[in-house]
Amino acid sequence: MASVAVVFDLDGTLIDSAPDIRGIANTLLAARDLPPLDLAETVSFIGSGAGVFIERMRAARGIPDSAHRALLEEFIDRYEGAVELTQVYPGVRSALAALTGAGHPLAICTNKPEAPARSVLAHFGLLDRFAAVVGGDSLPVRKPDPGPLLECLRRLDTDRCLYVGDSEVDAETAQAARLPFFLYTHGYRKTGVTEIAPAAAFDHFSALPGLVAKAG
Ligand SMILES: O=C(O)COP(=O)(O)O
Ligand SMILES: [Mg+2]
Repeated sequence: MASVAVVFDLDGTLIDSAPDIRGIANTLLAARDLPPLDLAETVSFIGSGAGVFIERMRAARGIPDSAHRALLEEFIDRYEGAVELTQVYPGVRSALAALTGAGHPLAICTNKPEAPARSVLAHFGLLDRFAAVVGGDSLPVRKPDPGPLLECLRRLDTDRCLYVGDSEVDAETAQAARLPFFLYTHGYRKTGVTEIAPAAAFDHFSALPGLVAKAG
């Protein structure tokens, strides 16, 4: 029997990208003479895609709906190049290598738009590890709709899969797709691990290959 596929969320799971996202947001705000976002605020806006990020930023800075489209376009324009402040979480590279070595097909299911998701993975030399990358704008629906995760399974040609993520949105997505959810606890979640109730939780990527092996 083929090894179970492992599908990963991206922001707050494989990479700590909030400092770069904050950088783009603050460029947009500075151009409008508005005060910058701090890191905690930025993190709290991440997880439901670029459009929701801009909505939350507008609400926090009293920016009218009429500015939404221009802000989102500028945000997306800058997104692909925003990689300099991002870091891969500790142990990710060796965990991905170990999972690949053990025969697990890997994919990405993120609400980040697909182009910046691919560009940041390429920047870190990780893009080739993944047989599929589905972003927040790849399909007409995004997480927590199960569609993007099910699309990863379709592209991997399997029905055996685990989803690894950092947030409530990811847990909801896995549940909607009826797949086990593994939680990385050092990402951008808003609530406690018990509320999220994952099949497994880990605080360092060195633990992941063992957890996946146990799950089959
Ligand atoms: O772009 C976002 O809001 C979140 O991205 P994620 O799904 O990789 O956490
Ligand atoms: Mg995430």
